[in-house]
Amino acid sequence: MSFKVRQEIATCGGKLLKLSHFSELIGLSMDVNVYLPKQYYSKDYEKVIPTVYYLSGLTCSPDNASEKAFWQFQADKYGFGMVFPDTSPRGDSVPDDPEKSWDFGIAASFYVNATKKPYDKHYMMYDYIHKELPVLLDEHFSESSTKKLDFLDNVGITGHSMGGYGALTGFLKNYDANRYKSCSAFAPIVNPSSVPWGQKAFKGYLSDDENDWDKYDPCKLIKRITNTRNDMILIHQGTKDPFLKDNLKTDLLTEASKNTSWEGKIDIRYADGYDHSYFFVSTFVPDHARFHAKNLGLI
Ligand SMILES: N[C@@H](CCC(=O)N[C@@H](CS)C(=O)NCC(=O)O)C(=O)O
Repeated sequence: MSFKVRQEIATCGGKLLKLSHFSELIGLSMDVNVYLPKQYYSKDYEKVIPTVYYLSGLTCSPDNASEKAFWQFQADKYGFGMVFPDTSPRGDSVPDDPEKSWDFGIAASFYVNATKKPYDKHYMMYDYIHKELPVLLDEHFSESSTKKLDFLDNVGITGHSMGGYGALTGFLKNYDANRYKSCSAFAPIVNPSSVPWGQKAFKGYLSDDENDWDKYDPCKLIKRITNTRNDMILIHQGTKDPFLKDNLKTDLLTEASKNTSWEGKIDIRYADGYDHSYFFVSTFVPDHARFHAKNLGLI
């Protein structure tokens, strides 16, 4: 069995599983939380259950969103599962930020495949999130359950802050393969190449050459990737978010989308008076859940 169940918690109408598994790509054990909605436990429910991946922000483990975003109520309402991956590799062998700051290193992987030493050994988070983890979850739950959960095809992706950037990047980079059917974000870093958090991450994990950064930058990706399926992306951003001015800069995405196939397709909703916390995220989770449920064919 590839996944170890550390904890199984009854919550809302379903169960939150706190899992650990070995990742070949990362070379270490990784934690991931999975919420199985009430439909999973219902004898009469016959539909395949799609999943939504939620990528968390700086300093988070899979537990922050599991405890404070209240996705579970929404997952039960529409009948989708949730996957909450970790934000980086962890452990004594994992190199951290030399300055011990919270915006780089452990819990701050920026969901890239690092190419620079010493981070290239374990920080393979892009391939882990978008390739290895979904396949492992699919294999595990196909073996261990008769109920069909879909971790690979009819899936959506969302995230908060660094995770919002990770969701946008993963959605866009895999757009031509139609990997994700739905994408949304809460207070995402939209143009990492131009802001301190992103520049520090890209210099540390990738290189000093800014050309290497473009492939992970949503503002650059929307210029290269054509919106062939008339997709919308939903974004919420609090106006009192202390990181908005220097690191999130949401307006840059609207700017970058001008004269591209994404112009008018990125629905950015500014939420007056909201900050960056889970009080903000949880307030707008119902809107995002509905958006994903629609795109995943549940309503
Ligand atoms: N640790 C930082 C804040 C970092 C932060 O706000 N992280 C966000 C994601 S970017 C988060 O979700 N934090 C964990 C939480 O609120 O549970 C500080 O002290 O200012």
